[in-house]
Amino acid sequence: MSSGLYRAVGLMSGTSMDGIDAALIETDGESHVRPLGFLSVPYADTTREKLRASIERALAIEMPGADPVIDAAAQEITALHADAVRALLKGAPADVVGFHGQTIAHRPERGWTWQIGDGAGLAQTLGIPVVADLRSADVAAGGQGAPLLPVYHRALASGLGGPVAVLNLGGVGNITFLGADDAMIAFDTGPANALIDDWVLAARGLSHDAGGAIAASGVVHEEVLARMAGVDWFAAPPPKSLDRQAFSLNAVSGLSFEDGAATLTAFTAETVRLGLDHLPARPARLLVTGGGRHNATLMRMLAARTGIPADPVEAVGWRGDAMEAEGFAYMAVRRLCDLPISFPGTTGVPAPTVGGIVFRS
Ligand SMILES: Nc1ncnc2c1ncn2[C@@H]1O[C@H](COP(=O)(O)OP(=O)(O)OP(=O)(O)O)[C@@H](O)[C@H]1O
Ligand SMILES: CC(=O)N[C@H]1[C@@H]2OC[C@@H](O2)[C@@H](O)[C@@H]1O[C@H](C)C(=O)O
Repeated sequence: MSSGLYRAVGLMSGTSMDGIDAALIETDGESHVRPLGFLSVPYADTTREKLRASIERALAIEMPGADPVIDAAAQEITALHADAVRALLKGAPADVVGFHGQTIAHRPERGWTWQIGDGAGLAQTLGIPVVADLRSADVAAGGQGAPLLPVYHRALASGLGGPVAVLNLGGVGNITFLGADDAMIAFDTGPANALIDDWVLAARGLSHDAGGAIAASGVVHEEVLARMAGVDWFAAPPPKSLDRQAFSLNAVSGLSFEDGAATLTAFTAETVRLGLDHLPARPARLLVTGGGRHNATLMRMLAARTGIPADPVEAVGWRGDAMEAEGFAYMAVRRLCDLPISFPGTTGVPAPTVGGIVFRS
């Protein structure tokens, strides 16, 4: 570190459980952000299976605690995260690592959110300070614990001017609205790719609907979609956040493979349309990040249903695949600088809140 600038690594393994994203940035935790490197390491199918088993067990648990299956998965992914950092740094130094961990259950209404991964162990293994458990302080203070990325969206957008809307289409979707005065409004919009992934996995053993080709060959069943979108959660105002498992495939279970994919993809677009009603103003365009921006059918349906042009964040020079990992690097530096990462407008926390636990090496 020199003159308030940190070399920070960020590690994210999102709700789609596709693997680990690792990014290296130089930042002061405020407006200076310089990307230095990025890599993705896919999870092996066996790891993903262990994570799915952990999620199933976590769903049945009243409070996070020791569990042999979950603890083993946590140790396995911690070792994989250490490998990812070594591959990213290739021996170069870093001042801090922001370690999100794998969300296996998210229950802010019960006062907890659970990201597995051993922050202390990672710091020991790497010999670099690690900031982990970034969501719990927010939940303990009465926030939703998510979304956290808005503070990083604000840093990136500072050069753009004007209201900006950033839509993340990951396993779960979320939107950040940055007003002209830099005020942030953010919330989860609904399942983005999670249900589509679950559908194609269950029917054909596929990890996702590549390019949206399956959805493009099916027909949207509007009455089924209306039933799915009619639940109170979508009409409820923010703050709000979602567990990956909050919605099921029940409503589409009688549809053909292609029609199910089409209906679920349209449902994701519809949830974004419903979310826009909760923003203080209608954005002129949607800057789309997350893996869903690679789904051409979803992008087309999004623009059609919202009536707003939807462009990948690359249109403004951001790195869509790296953004979440970069964001957790940025948040780790903010933790070291005692700067807040969540706000009343983003998670509903009563006051701006510093998040994360620092594990020294
Ligand atoms: N080429 C593609 N075509 C269609 N869908 C894709 C493509 N590439 C990625 N996706 C979708 O994007 C998902 C991964 O997105 P992303 O990596 O942003 O999610 P995540 O970070 O795990 O989730 P979250 O943001 O909810 O934590 C995949 O599971 C898949 O559904
Ligand atoms: C509890 C949890 O892990 N939530 C994730 C998830 O994936 C997308 C959406 O739901 C978002 O709220 C959050 O992740 C991003 C990185 C965030 O906090 O901004």
